[in-house]
Amino acid sequence: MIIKVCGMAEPDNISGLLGIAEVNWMGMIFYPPSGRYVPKFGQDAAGYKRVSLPKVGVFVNESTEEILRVVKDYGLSLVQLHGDEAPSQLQALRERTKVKVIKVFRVGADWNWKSLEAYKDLVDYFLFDTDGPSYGGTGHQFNWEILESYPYETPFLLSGGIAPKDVENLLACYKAYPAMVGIDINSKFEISKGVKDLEKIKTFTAAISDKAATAKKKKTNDKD
Ligand SMILES: O=C(O)c1ccccc1NCC(=O)[C@H](O)[C@H](O)COP(=O)(O)O
Repeated sequence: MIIKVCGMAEPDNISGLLGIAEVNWMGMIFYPPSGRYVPKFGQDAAGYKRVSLPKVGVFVNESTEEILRVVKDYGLSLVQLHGDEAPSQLQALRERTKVKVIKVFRVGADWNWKSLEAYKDLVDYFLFDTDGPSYGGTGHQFNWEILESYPYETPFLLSGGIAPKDVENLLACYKAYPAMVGIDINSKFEISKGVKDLEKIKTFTAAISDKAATAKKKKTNDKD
């Protein structure tokens, strides 16, 4: 199971995260209104670029030129488009960079899978988050049962208000939904905006990774 810890920003906190072996990706917010906006934390891009963990840059309705600049300056491996980006922008990114692309959909009351149709051949992953008044980091969960009717094979990550208490529910989803490949955690593991509680992350990731490995074996056997 891919474990992405999003909203990392503070350099010492990032160094601590590197010691947690189960964490696969680190998410960094490049959306100026967010309290987790990376450039606000004072370190220059080169310092972040040296971080060895694969870095996911999170953008909201940002221009392609600016995304490409940040990819280069910060050494990003993936970009996460968290706003209302058009398929044409994903196409442009595909043509101009090799970084992987995650397109986010915010699931709300009037949810319809049809919104994904135009994106499914342009992304490496979808990420499902909770709809709300702000673009992300809301700390709220949507009804995960909606994922039962996911109609595509494109791999996806589950996100939105995931908390330490959710280990068993997440494992149940991971087993039940063939295209689910990972999870994304953020505000429920925070000390303050952009600074994570590393002990909480350590305990949670140890618990979930162990059981997810068994679940994955079962998933593969079920497919064969
Ligand atoms: O975290 C933010 O401040 C943020 C702001 C604008 C767009 C996206 C943002 N976060 C992106 C993420 O991938 C979060 O992990 C995701 O929204 C879930 O957050 P949470 O509900 O706090 O677990």
